[in-house]
Amino acid sequence: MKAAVLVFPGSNCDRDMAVALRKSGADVTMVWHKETSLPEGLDVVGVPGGFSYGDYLRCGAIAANSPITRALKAHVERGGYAFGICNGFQVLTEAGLLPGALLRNAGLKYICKTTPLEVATTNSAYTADYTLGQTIGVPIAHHDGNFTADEATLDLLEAEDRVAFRYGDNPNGSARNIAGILSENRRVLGMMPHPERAFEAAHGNEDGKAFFSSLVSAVVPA
Ligand SMILES: NC(=O)CC[C@H](N)C(=O)O
Repeated sequence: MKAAVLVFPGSNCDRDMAVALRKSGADVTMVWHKETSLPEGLDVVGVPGGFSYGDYLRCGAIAANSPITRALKAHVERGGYAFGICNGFQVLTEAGLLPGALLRNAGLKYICKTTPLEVATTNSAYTADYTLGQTIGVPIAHHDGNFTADEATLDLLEAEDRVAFRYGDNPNGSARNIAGILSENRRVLGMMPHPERAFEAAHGNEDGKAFFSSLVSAVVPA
């Protein structure tokens, strides 16, 4: 599987994401935001967490208009896989590649802790190696993780089985406890928790590992 990880000024989870992808068997290229094209023959684009452009304007809003994001949109329009973690999720909603928006946390504070997540669907390239309803522990680290969308969009996400993960403890006020969602074609995923920070024993738990193993086996079937 050929993957690219985008790097914006202020990204700080790009290398963690690359390590998780590489250790799962992917061939990874880091791509600076000023690039206007993605590597040839690419399967998956990862949009990492961090503070792109210092979170100015709104988290992810400036990155959503970066040159590389135009190439990302073209990749997604061709049916390519893309996933955004934390700031990456914010970028994907700001770019219009996923519905909804991430507002300031309900408690107005930055929250950094491992949070229980329910795997809400296993029908995706990102969640197939989990069990439906499984509870996993994955770190969050954000101040704008409060997922919101209009009621019709939330109903549609649920009706189409496009909620990937739900919070067990809803730390940030997200609508319907939603922590991660899928696009209509199920190939684009955004989530606030960081599976790359729960990837190996040294991280405290390995519950994020199946996210990356699912992806690698979905894209290149064994
Ligand atoms: N870890 C992250 O990606 C943080 C995202 C964003 N800067 C926020 O605080 O909401």
